[in-house]
This record gives sequence, structure tokens and C-alpha cells, in this order.
Amino acid sequence: MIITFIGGGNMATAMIGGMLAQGFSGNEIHVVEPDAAKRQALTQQYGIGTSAPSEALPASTAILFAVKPQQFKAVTAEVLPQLGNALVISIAAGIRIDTLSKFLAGHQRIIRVMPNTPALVQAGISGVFANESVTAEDRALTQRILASIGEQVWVEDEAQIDGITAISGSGPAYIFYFMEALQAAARAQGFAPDVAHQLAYQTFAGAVKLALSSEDDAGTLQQKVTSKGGTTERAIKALETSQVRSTIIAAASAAAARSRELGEELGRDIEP
Ligand SMILES: NC(=O)C1=CN([C@@H]2O[C@H](COP(=O)(O)OP(=O)(O)OC[C@H]3O[C@@H](n4cnc5c(N)ncnc54)[C@H](O)[C@@H]3O)[C@@H](O)[C@H]2O)C=CC1
Ligand SMILES: O=C(O)[C@@H]1CCC=N1
Repeated sequence: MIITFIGGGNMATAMIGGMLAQGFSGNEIHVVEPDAAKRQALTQQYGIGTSAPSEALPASTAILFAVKPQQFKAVTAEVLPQLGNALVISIAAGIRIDTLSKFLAGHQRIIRVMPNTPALVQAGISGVFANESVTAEDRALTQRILASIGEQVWVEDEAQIDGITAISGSGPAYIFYFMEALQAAARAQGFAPDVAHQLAYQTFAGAVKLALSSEDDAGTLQQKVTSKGGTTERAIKALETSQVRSTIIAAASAAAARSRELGEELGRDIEP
């Protein structure tokens, strides 16, 4: 069995790192990537086969598209002559299965996945939608790939992938944004960069570990930190005054809207 990644960028690398750590072998994974430096890094770090887009693909059980949505039209045209009846898995934001199928001359065996970068440390979560043309084996292979990089949520309605993209696909960036801001706050309190980093990161790690192991929900845990008339209360009030909570909800909504918009843009891009 060979799973061929088309595109060896950030998300592909995260998935490959997780897959190799969880039982896939190097000779089951191949990457097509135009950037020679990235090809070399993938081979050196993971011992997997790589090739440039102009070269022949290995006979592949599944072809996993991991290029930017804007690159899809050109990339699918390159891959199409060698696609055969392989299972196609796409991780691209926004691109709907019907659009992908049209780019691939009516190919039907397609599964859409929205992973996230914590896949690299097997702590990812992926949303998955499969159309009716995929086989039980296709689903099982996809489940195995995704199980190797974290958790998975299968949806019955493809439109829900836009919501998953907005929450868990883009979500790590929101968390890193908050971590960076907390670090900046520590710097503003006069701490050296290394101490600011330690304070912010360990606070995140500790809070997440507590939340995952606690029977209390996040709201209750927040209240348990917040003493009446104390320091946290003052900070939460400042967050509420700046409408941070509703801004987070609006930010995710903007991401979902962009996912739908990408779908529309790419859908219009198909030759009549
Ligand atoms: N980065 C993330 O957190 C997530 C990304 N995604 C999706 O994954 C896809 C890839 O995103 P990233 O990895 O972040 O982008 P990236 O830019 O890091 O990777 C894309 C790779 O495709 C390569 N490429 C360009 N032309 C090619 C061709 N003709 N043949 C083969 N490879 C080619 C590029 O050189 C690059 O290495 C996107 O569609 C994105 O929506 C999905 C979930 C999360
Ligand atoms: O920003 C993006 O478009 C991709 C999809 C989800 C995370 N990164």
C-alpha cells in the first residue's frame, strides 16, 4: 500500500510525522513536492520517498491532496493522467467534493478531511465527509490514517466541514495567538523572554490538562479561579468589556464564511 501526498508543506508534514509515529512505515508514504529543499528535508527526516511533480507517481492506493486551494486546478490537471481508480483524499479548505470531482474528470472515490497541525504530535482532530461512492475499505483506510494523528469526527453533511474548518482546522492558530498574547503580557510585567515563555506556556498546558481531566466544564473551572473582588475578576471584566468572547465567536464565523467563499470561488473556476 502506498499513500501519495500531493504537496509536502505544513499540513502534509504534520500528518506524515504523526502517521510514521503510529505504525505506518516509510515505504507506505510518498510525497510529490516541487520544492527540492522540502523534498530533501522530508527524505532526511522521515526516510520517505519523494518526487517532483514532473516525475511518474508510484502506484498509489490513495492520493492525498495537500496543496493550497488556489493550486488545485493546476495540480489536479497534473495528477489526473496517473490517477487511475485510486481513492482521493483532499484536506483543502473550502473545496467541495463536486468541484474536486469535476477537476478530476468525474472521479468519484473522494473523501474530504479537515485535519489540524497538532497531528504532528498525534493530538490532532479531523473532520471527515465521504460521498456515497467510497467503499468500506476507503473509509477504513481513512479512519486508520486519521487515528494515527489524533481524533476524528465524521459528518453526514458536507457543509459541516466549513464549521469544522473554522473551529479545529484554524483553531490552533487562535490558541497560539492567545499564547503569544499572554507571553507579551508577561513581558509587559517585566519578565525576561524565557521566563515569560515558561509562565505562558505552562499556564496553557496546565489549564488544558486540568480541563481534560476535570468533570467541571470550562465555565465552572473559570469561576473556580475567579475570587469575588479579586484579581481574575478584574481581568475577566476587561475581557468582557472588550467583547473578547463574542469576538472569538465572530472570528470563527468569519473563518467558516471564508471556507464557503473558497468553495464558491473554486467552484466557479471549473471549465464549462
Ligand atoms: N496548515 C494548516 O493548519 C491546515 C491546512 N489545511 C489545508 O492543507 C492544504 C495545504 O496547506 P499547508 O500545508 O498549510 O500549505 P503549504 O503551502 O505549507 O503546503 C503546500 C505545498 O504544496 C506544494 N506544491 C505547490 N505546487 C505543487 C504541485 N504542482 N504539486 C505538488 N505540490 C505542490 C508547495 O510547494 C507546498 O510545499 C491547504 O489546502 C489547506 O487548506 C487543512 C487543515 C489545516
Ligand atoms: O488557513 C487555512 O486556510 C487552512 C485551513 C485550516 C487551517 N489552515
